[in-house]
Amino acid sequence: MSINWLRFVSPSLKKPPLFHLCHLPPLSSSSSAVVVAMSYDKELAAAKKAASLAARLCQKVQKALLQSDVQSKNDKSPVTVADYGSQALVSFVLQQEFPDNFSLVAEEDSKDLRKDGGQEIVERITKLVNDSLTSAGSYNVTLSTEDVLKAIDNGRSEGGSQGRHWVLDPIDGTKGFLRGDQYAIALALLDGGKVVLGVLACPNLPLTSLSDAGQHSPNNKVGCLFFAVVGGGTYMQPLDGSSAVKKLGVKAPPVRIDSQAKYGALSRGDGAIYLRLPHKGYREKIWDHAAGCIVVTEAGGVVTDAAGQPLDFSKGKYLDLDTGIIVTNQKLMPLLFNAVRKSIQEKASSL
Ligand SMILES: Nc1ncnc2c1ncn2[C@@H]1O[C@H](COP(=O)(O)O)[C@@H](OP(=O)(O)O)[C@H]1O
Ligand SMILES: [Mg+2]
Ligand SMILES: [Mg+2]
Ligand SMILES: [Mg+2]
Repeated sequence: MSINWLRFVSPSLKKPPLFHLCHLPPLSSSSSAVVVAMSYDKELAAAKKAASLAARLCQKVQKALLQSDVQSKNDKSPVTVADYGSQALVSFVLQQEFPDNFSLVAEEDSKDLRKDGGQEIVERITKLVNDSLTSAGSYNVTLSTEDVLKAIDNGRSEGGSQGRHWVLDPIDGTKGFLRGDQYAIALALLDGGKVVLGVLACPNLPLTSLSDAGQHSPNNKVGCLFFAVVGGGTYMQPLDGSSAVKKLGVKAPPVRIDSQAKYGALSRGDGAIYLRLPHKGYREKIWDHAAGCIVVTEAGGVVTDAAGQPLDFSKGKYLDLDTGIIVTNQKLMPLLFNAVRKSIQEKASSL
């Protein structure tokens, strides 16, 4: 079997990261283990609702992005009114649905928005959030600017191995979002330090496979909602709320796409390998992988670090990783794992 080799390059505004895939025969599902799926029905419904609402807000902003909508964070990475609006919306919806037991670990905070001169942008975010709630006919409330800032800051939980914590990346792939390309709203639930539920809303991802020739045909609708609950498999449905829920399975041309849309694409067999080898010293955050990880594993895939260990989401905001992340199917994993170790060793001995 030949592997079309792959490489992950650091995110850049000009070019999405390389998501290099190869074609493989579908996996046979031979596992005879009986998994009793715990019910997370209410959590799943709320997560799908929150992510879909946030996706609509992001689509609206992406269509008419203003220069003033984009800010630069301390680490020089971009953040937009849509990142903040999406986080405020998801945080607000989840808090309404689970008022007694609410903890959220999310990427953004309101620090920069509260600085002098931030008022105008906060008002713009507040309007976006209120318009989204109104057009969805949800909750019958109008949030003040302070409500919106508080909703954003409710994402300041540290997570950990005890109890339940929601994990949110309000826009994963902000650089892709700014380019008009792929991005995802990635929401997951940790229970006892394990990811038990994940939802990935990918507003620009075609409903049919990325490797299909018809990718650019006008009939290929975009907007996918992937979701998975532990032990229950992975599903995809159109983001616009129309029916046609499809159960997915990992099976097997190189594609470049931003964000956790890569995990979604892999879960439906658009490709078979996603390797992420960030530069030394970069610390991966849980919101960049939690939802994507369960969407892939419930579709029959495997997600490990470069040492072959499962990702540990119980240590707070950061993933404590050996070198990088490998996402593939069970057949390819041993081969890929050996190749990755070999290449890391070669690199180390050449230094
Ligand atoms: N130097 C780096 N190496 C690896 N990942 C990085 C990085 N700088 C930022 N990221 C993360 O990569 C995410 C985007 O993933 P991808 O590169 O697969 O599109 C970003 O998420 P945000 O866009 O949510 O900030 C950010 O958290
Ligand atoms: Mg991210
Ligand atoms: Mg983000
Ligand atoms: Mg970011």
